[in-house]
Amino acid sequence: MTRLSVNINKIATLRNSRGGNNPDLIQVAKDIESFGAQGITVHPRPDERHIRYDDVYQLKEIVTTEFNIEGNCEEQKFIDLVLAVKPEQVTLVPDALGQLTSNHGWDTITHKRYLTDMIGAFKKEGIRVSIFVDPLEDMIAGAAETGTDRIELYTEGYANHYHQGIELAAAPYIIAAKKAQELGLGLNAGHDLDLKNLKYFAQNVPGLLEVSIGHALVSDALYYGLENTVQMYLRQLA
Ligand SMILES: CC(=O)[C@@H](O)[C@H](O)COP(=O)(O)O
Ligand SMILES: NCC(=O)COP(=O)(O)O
Repeated sequence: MTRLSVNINKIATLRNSRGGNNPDLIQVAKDIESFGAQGITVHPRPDERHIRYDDVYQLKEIVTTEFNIEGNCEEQKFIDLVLAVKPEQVTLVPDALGQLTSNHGWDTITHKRYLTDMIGAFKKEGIRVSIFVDPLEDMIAGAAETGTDRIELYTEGYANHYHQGIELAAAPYIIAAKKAQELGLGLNAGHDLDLKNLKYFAQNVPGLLEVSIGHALVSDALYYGLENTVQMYLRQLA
């Protein structure tokens, strides 16, 4: 079964918009877990426009499922944060400074040496490592050479194209997943997954261990309520 990790960045965006503590990010994380989600994901960015570095320390105290921290390991502040907090999983994402949202995976061939060193440093501390990659076989082969435990397939391409034909949109992800399996890599996926596109993806991409979903899930919660929404997503994965 594929596990659901809820990305709570957008809860923090709402809180930050008024400078107070409403909604209470910590309480929301606890509630999401009690509604059945199997993980909490955060993606702190250097400008702290949503998750703040301080939030991550507080979340570590209360998350009882899997805590996944995503971010760019080229920032020393991010490395220090992850090594101090020691989440169950770190997901390395090659975002540029000030980027609106993640928009590409690692070039695992060009950055192989660098990734190998970084991944080794996190694994030494007992932190499982996943790296964000596009669904390209050569990038997955490169990932396998870095020592990463898992890859996270960047799913924006699937989300953008599934309206035009779901089988065609999913095809590169199925090939990528098979390659990951062949090379012994665990498989996660995320970015723009939603209630319309998730079920087909989860049912057809082999070996999918975890999806992290934030933007669409928090948006859906405005209509359906948070508890109901988490359960609707879980049913897509059942
Ligand atoms: C790696 C990835 O796809 C997610 O982390 C996503 O980018 C969420 O980050 P934002 O909430 O900052 O858009
Ligand atoms: N890793 C992807 C993630 O955490 C959530 O992405 P999105 O659902 O906010 O696009």
